[in-house]
Amino acid sequence: MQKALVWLRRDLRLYDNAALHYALKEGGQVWLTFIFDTDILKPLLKGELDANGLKHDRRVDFIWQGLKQIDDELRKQGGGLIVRYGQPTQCIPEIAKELDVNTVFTNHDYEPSAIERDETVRVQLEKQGIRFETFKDQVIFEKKEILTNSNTVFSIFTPYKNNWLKTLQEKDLSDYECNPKPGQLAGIPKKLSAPFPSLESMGFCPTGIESYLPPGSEGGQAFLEDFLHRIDQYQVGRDFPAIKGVSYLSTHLRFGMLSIRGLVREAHRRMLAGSMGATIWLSELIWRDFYFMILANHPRLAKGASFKPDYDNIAWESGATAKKLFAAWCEGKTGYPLVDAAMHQLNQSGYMHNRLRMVVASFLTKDLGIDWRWGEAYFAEHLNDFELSSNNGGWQWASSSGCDAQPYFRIFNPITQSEKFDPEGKFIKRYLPQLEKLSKKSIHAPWKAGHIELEAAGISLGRDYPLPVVDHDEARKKTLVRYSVVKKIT
Ligand SMILES: Cc1cc2nc3c(=O)[nH]c(=O)nc-3n(C[C@H](O)[C@H](O)[C@H](O)COP(=O)(O)OP(=O)(O)OC[C@H]3O[C@@H](n4cnc5c(N)ncnc54)[C@H](O)[C@@H]3O)c2cc1C
Repeated sequence: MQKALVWLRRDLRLYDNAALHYALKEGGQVWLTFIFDTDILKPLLKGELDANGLKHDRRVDFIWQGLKQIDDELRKQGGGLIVRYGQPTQCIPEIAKELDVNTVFTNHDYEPSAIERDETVRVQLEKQGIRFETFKDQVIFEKKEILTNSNTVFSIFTPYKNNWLKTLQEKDLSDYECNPKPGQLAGIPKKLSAPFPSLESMGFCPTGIESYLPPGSEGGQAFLEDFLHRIDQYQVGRDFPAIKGVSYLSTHLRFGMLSIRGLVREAHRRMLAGSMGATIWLSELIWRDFYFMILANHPRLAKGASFKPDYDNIAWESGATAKKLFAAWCEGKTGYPLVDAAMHQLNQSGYMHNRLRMVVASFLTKDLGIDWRWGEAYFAEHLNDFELSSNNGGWQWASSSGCDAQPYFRIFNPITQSEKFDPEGKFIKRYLPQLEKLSKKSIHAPWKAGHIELEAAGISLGRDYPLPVVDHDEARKKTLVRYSVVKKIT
């Protein structure tokens, strides 16, 4: 009889899951496993710990809670999730051997280190006579599925998107049914029935993330339903961080708690029915596919290389001053309220609105002259939805070294961005309550307010709120000189 093991990674759901679908389709017994990877988790334990010596990491907590939901669901059906804390290259072959399965099923991962890990697992399994089957699940089109007329990969988004839309067929969005036959989800054998590792046993503490980001497919579905009432106005509200204009689904998508096919199906259907909001939202989902495709075809990006190699000649600020400016940026103390409020949003919740990601990334690279890789690493540590492909893509886009048709002299003005996208200063006030009493004219650049207004608002600059760490106009001139080493402008 066929026996199969499904290895869950970034696909933490029991519906519309390609690997699970194919495992069930074989007809035999199916087990599911998740490995808390020590190679990923141990490095996270550095830095500040709580009074019990535990690390606060929202993502680990979010994954843990999502897995609990899956385990509960599987137990209702007579099965259970086999959860381990260890190295997948060891654990997967061990579990597969113990269960005596014929095949291990899993879904593609496009990060170079994951590809290497999977190759090691494949070799180990094959030595044991076990097949390793992998599937596309995380994206609609992967790797080299969308190519230019001359069979090369795209490097500019708009023609990629047009081709993506032209290629899309109903079958690309069809659901992978995951309906086990009675008894097909096998109970965990005694030998493997170690208890579900607690967060604490792995060095992490509960973070309370569920109070604003309900985990699992259940949480994702609830957020999706809420968004579908707003999707038709997405194009109107999506750039304004003070209002609920976006979907907030990125973290569920990151961990595969929602299926990308389901989201694209919704957006595409509404686009065909004439919804402008759905059309623009679909474009955002295509950006996600685009950056996965870019990383899959340019693995050097994971090693810090600029997408446009000329940009590696830029001399970024360094030394003590650069470190001080970087610390001010991280802590939201630059004196530019929109930048600072955005950094507080990230530090407090693990989320940052897309418009603000663009603003703070431009500010770091083009106002402070700091290497985009510093910002990329800070986001990687703090974003709940951290995704190597989109994060690298977003940072390189902002620093102009990436996939962008615009030349480097697009430099965001943090004051006009603030006036345009937070005109009343509502978002700023949410995160910087000390600026509550400033007028909507002065809140974008408090140092320009007269001392009478500042005094009336109870603000002493330098005491209650920082003076700007740089002058934008001067920084802009310096950036144009810094970037002039770039020979070719594409
Ligand atoms: C510097 C920078 C870093 C970023 N880092 C990440 C990251 O680590 N992980 C991440 O998921 N997104 C990243 N983004 C893209 C984008 O900011 C987030 O996906 C978005 O803000 C998530 O919020 P949402 O789910 O409400 O988005 P919505 O506006 O509702 O968009 C829906 C979905 O489309 C995808 N999407 C939207 N915009 C983009 C984009 N520009 N690139 C790729 N996918 C997109 C996301 O999966 C998102 O959940 C980054 C952008 C920038 C400028």
